Amino acid sequence: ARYRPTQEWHLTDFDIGRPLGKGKFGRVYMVRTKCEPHYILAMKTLYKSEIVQSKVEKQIRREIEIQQNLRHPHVLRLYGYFHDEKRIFLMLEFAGKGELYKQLTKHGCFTEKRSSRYVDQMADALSYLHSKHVIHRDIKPENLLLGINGELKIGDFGWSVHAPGNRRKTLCGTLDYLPPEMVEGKEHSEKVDYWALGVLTYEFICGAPPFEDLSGYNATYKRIARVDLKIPPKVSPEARDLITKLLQYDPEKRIALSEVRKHPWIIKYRSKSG
Ligand SMILES: O=C(O)Cn1ncc2ncnc(NCCc3cnc(NC(=O)Nc4cccc(Cl)c4)s3)c21
Repeated sequence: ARYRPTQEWHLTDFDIGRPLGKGKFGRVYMVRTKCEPHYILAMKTLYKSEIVQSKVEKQIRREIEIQQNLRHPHVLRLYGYFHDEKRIFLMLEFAGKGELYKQLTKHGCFTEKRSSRYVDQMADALSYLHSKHVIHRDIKPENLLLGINGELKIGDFGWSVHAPGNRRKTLCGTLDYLPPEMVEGKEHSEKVDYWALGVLTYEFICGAPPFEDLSGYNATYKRIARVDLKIPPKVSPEARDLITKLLQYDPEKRIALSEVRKHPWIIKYRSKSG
């Protein structure tokens, strides 16, 4: 039988450390268990009032149910949760090097070597999620974290669902990562994460997502629906090839994740230390 910690956690079990970030709906703190062994965690605080107001309680429940059963080196662990009268607390794995998008903003864009290694880790994590019939549906730099050794961790399963999903994703926030089938409100499968991986690959190398259109929502919508993809000349032929194979209008034509991990652009930069 699996060991299931029956421990009920409370805020008093932790020393609260520095704030890590101001995410949506609440703050994230670095915390440490008061008792030995001193575990370091990231504690996300969510206010029940805000959750009810925004009608996301179902999503939180689904996130907790999904993420608590996931175990993978490139998926941020959700160890558990507890609540008091006002707040819900998510007990998360602490990602020592913080938010990936902050690095992307700082550098503008990443080298193809760094991008390739992130894409390889993403393909590994997505293969694992899809093997559990979980579609993340919200793959973007803001939801990616970096572990203490710079390894990528997919976080924030606030939008994940069990496949197949056709929940209308209330199109709040950026369209940039949505595939044609989602912007057109059609049924979608885990292939939406393949598309998002293509968008992510492009953004890592170029510093902005491929269909971004600063003139607004409808312009971006049109560019996605038409797969209006222009890859700048600075992008290597191998990277261009992989991006094009992921950003296919027809979900069935998108290159399989197992093929992504064998692609020349991934193999050439794979760390020799395995
Ligand atoms: O990122 C930072 O701010 C800073 N940071 N730095 C290091 C670090 N290490 C771990 N975690 C961090 N942050 C929390 C990441 C999350 C993981 N899972 C989440 N889930 C969620 O927000 N769910 C959720 C909330 C509200 C509504 C709905 Cl529908 C869903 S947030 C860290």
